[in-house]
Amino acid sequence: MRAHPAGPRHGEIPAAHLDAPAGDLNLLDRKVWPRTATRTGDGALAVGGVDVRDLAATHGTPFFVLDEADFRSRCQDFADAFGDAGQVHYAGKAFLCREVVRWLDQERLSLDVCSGGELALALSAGFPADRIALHGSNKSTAELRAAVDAGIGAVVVDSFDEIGRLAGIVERRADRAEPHTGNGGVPAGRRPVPVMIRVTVGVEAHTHEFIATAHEDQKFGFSLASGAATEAVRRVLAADGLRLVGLHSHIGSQIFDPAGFELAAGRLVRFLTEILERHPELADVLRTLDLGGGLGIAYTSADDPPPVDTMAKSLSEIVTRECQLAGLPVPAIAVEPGRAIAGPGTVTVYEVGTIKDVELGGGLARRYVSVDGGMSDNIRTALYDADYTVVLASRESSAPAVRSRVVGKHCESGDIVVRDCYLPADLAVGDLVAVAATGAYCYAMASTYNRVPRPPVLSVADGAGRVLLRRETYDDLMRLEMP
Ligand SMILES: Cc1ncc(COP(=O)(O)O)c(C=O)c1O
Ligand SMILES: N[C@@H](CCCC[NH3+])C(=O)O
Repeated sequence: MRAHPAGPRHGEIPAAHLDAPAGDLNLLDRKVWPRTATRTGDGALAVGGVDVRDLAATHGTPFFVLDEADFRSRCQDFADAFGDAGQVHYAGKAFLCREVVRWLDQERLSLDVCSGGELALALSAGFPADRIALHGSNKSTAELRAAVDAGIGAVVVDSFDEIGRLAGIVERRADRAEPHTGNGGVPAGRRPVPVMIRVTVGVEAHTHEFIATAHEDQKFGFSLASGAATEAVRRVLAADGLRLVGLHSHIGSQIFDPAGFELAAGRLVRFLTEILERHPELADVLRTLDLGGGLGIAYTSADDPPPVDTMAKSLSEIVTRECQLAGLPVPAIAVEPGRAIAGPGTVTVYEVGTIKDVELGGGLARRYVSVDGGMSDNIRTALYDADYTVVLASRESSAPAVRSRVVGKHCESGDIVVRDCYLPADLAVGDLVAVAATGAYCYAMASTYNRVPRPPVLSVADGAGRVLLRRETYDDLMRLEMP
């Protein structure tokens, strides 16, 4: 994704793409492709030891192929870097299905959900409720009730109205509670609900404006600057059924510069200090600073995200230093990576259809390569002007590179999958192409626009593939129709 505001503007071609047309188009840049991605002896792309041509032959195209080893290893990277898998909350909005929920549980991570649907999915896969946190800037009463009934690990509250409604739900539940049920003599219905407060820390994250979330003028959280966050603390503490266990900040997504996280961490610690000065009795309870998600990934060779352990180290140093200065015990640091875990390990494989060469004037030309998916399986290029890397996946080619644009099959000229790329001149109808790093926010944001069914998600590991989510059918699309 192009950085905002420093990156090239919409329609411009990033220098990295223009300057490097030749190179070896068959190479797989390690930071962009799944960790197990290789070329087979005859040049096809293989992931998890499985040739994508075999997957195409069995399942048709397009499809997402998820490298299980890559996903799990990134969970482990975060757990190692932050020293406690339980404080790493995978952000389910990036991509979630039951099997992924099971992997997260096996890796001992926690899970963030941001809707009743994600919560229901996680619970249906047997994920322990006490390792789930519920987010959302407009949670419905039904969603709050479902979270409370499940015995969720934390509700991250985001508005005064929500605090009031959540407190009301817990109160009514306590009234109904049996006096002698529950854990350790505490009736289940009377256990307070753990709550975190989402704080808007006023940081301008360097990312696309649509996915920056901690500046003042937006819908998320309680503003620190205006005093709303302080008032939120007061209201949570005044509610009998709520227990303030942490402060939360999420500054945005696809961020490379650690400065924003560091600033946010510093501001959150100072806010924690203020709260504990006023309420020293909270010292044993208000123990978590959740710094959210947002760590960026490489979509192209031009992207250089900081390693997870570097990021973890700098955040831990800041929090430790600020707490020591304030004479506070150092709280636990939680994080909520979505993209950085799910993104790099998945590839979308499409079949090439129509190929059109278009004259641009001044001797320039561009080849439009149409594929059998598009904005319905990857809206990110249209929505955020995101950049992607694409390669010929069904064979090798030594043909010269042609300046190309990969477009979808939808009825929109903005239906672009890869805006600027180079593909071999001998690319032909029926070839397979693979787009890298599509694991986060592609399937999760997929639609059935133009009544195009959503592709399947296949996972691969140790030379075998299986279906995690099957391909949607026309019958599926018509299931909501009234007779
Ligand atoms: C509250 C919260 N946590 C975590 C995430 C995950 O972000 P990312 O996928 O960039 O790591 C998001 C999405 O931006 C979010 O809104
Ligand atoms: N959906 C966005 C990121 C927003 C994450 C949710 N707060 C993306 O595709 O990059």
